Amino acid sequence: DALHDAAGKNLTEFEYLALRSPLNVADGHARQALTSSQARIIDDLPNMFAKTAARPPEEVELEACRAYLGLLGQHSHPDGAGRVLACYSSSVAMEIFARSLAKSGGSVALIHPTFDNIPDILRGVGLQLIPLEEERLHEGDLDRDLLNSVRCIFVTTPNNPTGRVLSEERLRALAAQCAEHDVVLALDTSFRGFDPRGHYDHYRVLENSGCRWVVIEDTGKLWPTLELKIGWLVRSDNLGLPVAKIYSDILLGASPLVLALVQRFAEDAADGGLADLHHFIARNRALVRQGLSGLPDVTFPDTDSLSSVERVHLGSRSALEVWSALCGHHVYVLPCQKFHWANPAEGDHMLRIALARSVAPLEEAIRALRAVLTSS
Ligand SMILES: N=C(N)NC[C@@H](O)CC(=O)C(=O)O
Repeated sequence: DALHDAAGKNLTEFEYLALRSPLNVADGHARQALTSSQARIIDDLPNMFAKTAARPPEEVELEACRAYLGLLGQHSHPDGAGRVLACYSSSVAMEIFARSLAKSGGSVALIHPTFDNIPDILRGVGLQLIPLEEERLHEGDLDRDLLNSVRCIFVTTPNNPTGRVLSEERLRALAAQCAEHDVVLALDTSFRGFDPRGHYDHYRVLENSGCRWVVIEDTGKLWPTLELKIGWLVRSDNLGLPVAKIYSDILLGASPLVLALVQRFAEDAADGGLADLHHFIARNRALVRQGLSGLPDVTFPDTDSLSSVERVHLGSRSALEVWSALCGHHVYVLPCQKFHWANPAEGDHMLRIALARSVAPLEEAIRALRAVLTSS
């Protein structure tokens, strides 16, 4: 039955089911309406196409990278110098990094919980995984025996679905430990655009640490650009992995038109659009919490998350049963088992709601969720 085959799905397979519904609050991709200034950029696409076609691709790429990472406070990113590779998506960037790491095998300590395509990609190239509990990562230095047993520490920050951000001092301490133990530090910063606490200059901290590092940036979560996005794979000078070689196996380069679009959206964001987006997400988070308020045992574990997703704890209710009942209303949320990739039962009673949605479908989805929770 629905519950049985649901259990075998990964998170993205749950998200596929949601794509057909206007009440899709499952995936963390941006599906809210364009703002008027963003709509003007889209209207300008034909002109952008002609102008970009006439420009050298590396110039277009450099300007897009500077605009996007500059918007998010990443002023010390190594632009130029061949250490920034533009990919079709952050998952493509992650696959390339994983393959470059896997060539010499070994283990990766991966933050737990986190989005399951990360462990799936890492295991897919044959790497062994050790869960690194998010709480452990934030509370202080990692055990020496852990650092001596892995080749890489992989951290999603802000984490998905918790929204927890690695602070500057924790990043500095972690990078120092990685440098001391010759462990690669990999960051997936896909949700960083939503949280100013993640806008300190990570690249300055990483470069100063002397550790071997990789950062995967994702423009795809911020703006409703119909999956037109860039995943940047950024690496340290001393990484010592065949990232560029494996990149050449996968692609020659990302689309200059998509890069130009990212630049224009980043410039619009710098001109007030990012602050507006933060207010929009905060309002939608409040709408979800108010819409579900007063229901017995329903709580919100990530009290200070600013990310574009919100976890809901359902008390003793089964997330899969609630998910299944909602499908009957054409409403699609994300059950949280598979974020807990090392121990799925931890997510049995939690759902994740996407907040990067227009208000009307989000309100309708929350009304349906309230109805299901009231009758369960
Ligand atoms: N390559 C994959 N599987 N992409 C899905 C991913 O972007 C969704 C996501 O990250 C989220 O819903 O939080």
